[in-house]
Amino acid sequence: MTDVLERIAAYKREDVAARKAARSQDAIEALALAASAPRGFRDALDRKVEETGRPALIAEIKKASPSKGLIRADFDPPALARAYEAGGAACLSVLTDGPSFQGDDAFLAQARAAVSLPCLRKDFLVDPWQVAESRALGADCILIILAMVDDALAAELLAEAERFGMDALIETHDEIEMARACALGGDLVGVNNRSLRTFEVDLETTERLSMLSPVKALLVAESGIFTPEDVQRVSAAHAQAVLVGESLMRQADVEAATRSLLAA
Ligand SMILES: O=P(O)(O)OC[C@@H](O)[C@@H](O)c1c[nH]c2ccccc12
Repeated sequence: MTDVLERIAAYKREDVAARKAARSQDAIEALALAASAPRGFRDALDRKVEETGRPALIAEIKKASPSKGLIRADFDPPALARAYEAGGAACLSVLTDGPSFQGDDAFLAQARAAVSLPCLRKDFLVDPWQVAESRALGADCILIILAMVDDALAAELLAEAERFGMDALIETHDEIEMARACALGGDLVGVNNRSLRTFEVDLETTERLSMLSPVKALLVAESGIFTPEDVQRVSAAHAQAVLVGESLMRQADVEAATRSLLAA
């Protein structure tokens, strides 16, 4: 694990311990089962690809990041969610991590309630308890960052997601993680173009790893996508979806920006 991920994992483990002390597994499961039914995340991506013949967009609601600081001052999750939906996004991704991304658990429910799109809870999972918690918060999909978890924990997170009827996006950064994703057997795999060491983005990462992704998996190119040409480039490398945050969050008119990013 890189220093950055090590630091995040450390505060997450502490945070989760406190949350678990307040809510047992049974208690969080009861909340998960009472939550509004999951919206099919992977299905929505498949449908959008079918409908448009182009990569589907997972549009991210992201206020700040460790590498860029504050990205968007005028931050209104429901309004952003509606703009993304109207602009043609297939799904949303909502950052809920507070310390590094100025996210909040509440942003997920707020965004999801404003639209009919499936929502990914974008956070750092280090404990299976967080999967039930994600469902309780309304998440339709979780993120499994392979750089942060071992194979046993990844398999447990994936099984929990399935148990709650959610999808799971398995995030990879290199060849070794892609091989692990194949062994895990997930059907939604992401390539993060951002290096966890330098924070630099390079779309070549998607080009390098896409051919190694599991045959049955839908491939998502994540991070560093700014222009329709970038979408074109990862599409040519067989990505069927793109996960975009910063480039859309920096625009005043998010709906128009979303539309033009997706224009052929
Ligand atoms: O803002 P960008 O460069 O468009 O990237 C979005 C998304 O890929 C990025 O936020 C991300 C990808 N994987 C993550 C894991 C944790 C937090 C954030 C991320």
